[in-house]
Amino acid sequence: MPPPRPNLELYLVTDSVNLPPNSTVYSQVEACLSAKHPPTVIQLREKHLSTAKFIELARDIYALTSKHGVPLLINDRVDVALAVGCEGVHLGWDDMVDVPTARKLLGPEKIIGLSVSDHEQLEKALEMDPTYLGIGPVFSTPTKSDHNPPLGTSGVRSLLSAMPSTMQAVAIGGINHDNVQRVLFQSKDISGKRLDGIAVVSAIMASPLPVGACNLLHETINWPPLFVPTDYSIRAEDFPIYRDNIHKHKPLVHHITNNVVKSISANITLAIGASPVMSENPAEFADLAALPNVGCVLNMGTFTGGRESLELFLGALREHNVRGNPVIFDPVGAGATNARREFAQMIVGTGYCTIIKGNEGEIRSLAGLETAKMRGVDGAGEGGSEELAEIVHDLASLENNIVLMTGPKDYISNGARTFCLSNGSKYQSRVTGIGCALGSVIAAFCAAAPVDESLIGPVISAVGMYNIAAERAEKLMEGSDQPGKWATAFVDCLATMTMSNENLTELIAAQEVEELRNLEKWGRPTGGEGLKEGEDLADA
Ligand SMILES: Cc1ncc(COP(=O)(O)OP(=O)(O)O)c(N)n1
Ligand SMILES: Cc1nc(C(=O)O)sc1CCOP(=O)(O)O
Repeated sequence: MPPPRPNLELYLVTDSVNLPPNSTVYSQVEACLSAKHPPTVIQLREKHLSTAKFIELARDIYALTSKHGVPLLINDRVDVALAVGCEGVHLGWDDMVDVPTARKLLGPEKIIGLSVSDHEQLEKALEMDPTYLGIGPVFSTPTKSDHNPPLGTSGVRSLLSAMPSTMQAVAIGGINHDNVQRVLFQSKDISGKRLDGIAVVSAIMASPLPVGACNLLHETINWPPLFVPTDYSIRAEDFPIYRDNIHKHKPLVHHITNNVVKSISANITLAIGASPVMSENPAEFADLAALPNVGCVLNMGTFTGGRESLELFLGALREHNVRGNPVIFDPVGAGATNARREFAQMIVGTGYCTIIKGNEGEIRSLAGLETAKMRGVDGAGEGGSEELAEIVHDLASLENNIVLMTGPKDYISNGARTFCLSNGSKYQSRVTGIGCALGSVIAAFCAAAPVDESLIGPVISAVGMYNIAAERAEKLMEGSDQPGKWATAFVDCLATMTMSNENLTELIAAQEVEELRNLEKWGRPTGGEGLKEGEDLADA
């Protein structure tokens, strides 16, 4: 008879090292089992007990878990599991006994879990047919000092997608109630293969309120995902609403951006009615992220590489993710050098980037595609419209976020729908910082939008407004070639486009409606020609 398929949703691994004052492993487990939503599996993990003491504790804990119908697994020690008669074991690669031997010793009905940290281990693990796999660490964690390099959610996803759909898996390492939803959501692979649950140590064992910790984790795991890609229809009348939201809410845009573009980004943020903050001081990230209507721009244009810049970017990402603030990641130059590509992948794999914005080379690089055509940080390739739309669509559905590829045409997708915008001016690529500062405008539009709304509308509106302002500024040049003058005119045009002057609003709305109809051609098919209902450009 095959072993049962355990419910791995909330998997507690015990730890006797970081317990809160006046508690023991036994008292923490006892408390957890009395919770409204207790762990669905418990693993007893003891690294320093003698065999006799380990068996004694395991017997006591097993008396508790069996009363509540929660399976108990023993970490590393098949002998202890045999002595106690509990439901199974969890094994690593350095343990005395491997999975086939444990299966022989324990019999076909026991649960045998196995850790995996990379594809090589996964390949070997699948040959041994364990009951489930423990993938980790997702994030760096002090609980296991000898852990392997962190996988990030993209690493977990990559392992999940190489597993048969029937293999059960949990993720472990640095997971807590702040990041659990993101871990579950972002690790889902494109075919829909997802984690069966998450395993935690300190989020419960180190908590002075273990019952609350269990219930909160259960609720967070089962809460509807924060970032649902919706079948959003773009409507012309939404555009002025998004723009007016900026005046109502005066969003703050926290920038960690490159030195070349700081000034223009701040001026453009101010021009649209939002407030810029250029803070690279980690001590203020939590406070900034806690303010209302905040968006964050992470632009790696002049990153210095190394641990310090990674910590800076990841620190800001973490604080804004915890608050659910929109984060716009601009992987500048990600297609130009390996160091930049690796850095960008680390950011995307470690946190949730609500919007990834880049040129063709940068987006290709993040999508793991050939970037040979790219030169320097501002280089772009020559992909055809349909190919570019497909790349943007695929990356957005893989990351469960919004992807914007900028260029002569801008492609925007949330993985469910894909849009193409054609406005803009030749000057946008001739003045440094204009491309980067679009991230500030998008951040402001998203931070001012209602929290429960899909952000594809605000993103499209921000890009549309930016490009139309660029066109207007170009018209003011009356044919003369003056990039410097254009830049000033562009900032002025952006400022006037956001003024609440009724006549002006009407004038602007006329142009925007025209542009949004253009969008509808791509996003919302109207019949015989073009796309079918429910189909997006990438499918056509
Ligand atoms: C659910 C789960 N996944 C992974 C591990 C790690 O096990 P291992 O590699 O044996 O490392 P130690 O726990 O022995 O330090 C786990 N225990 N549980
Ligand atoms: C026991 C364990 N195994 C890991 C792995 O990577 O296999 S990480 C880990 C510790 C997880 O502790 P916390 O939830 O406190 O971060």
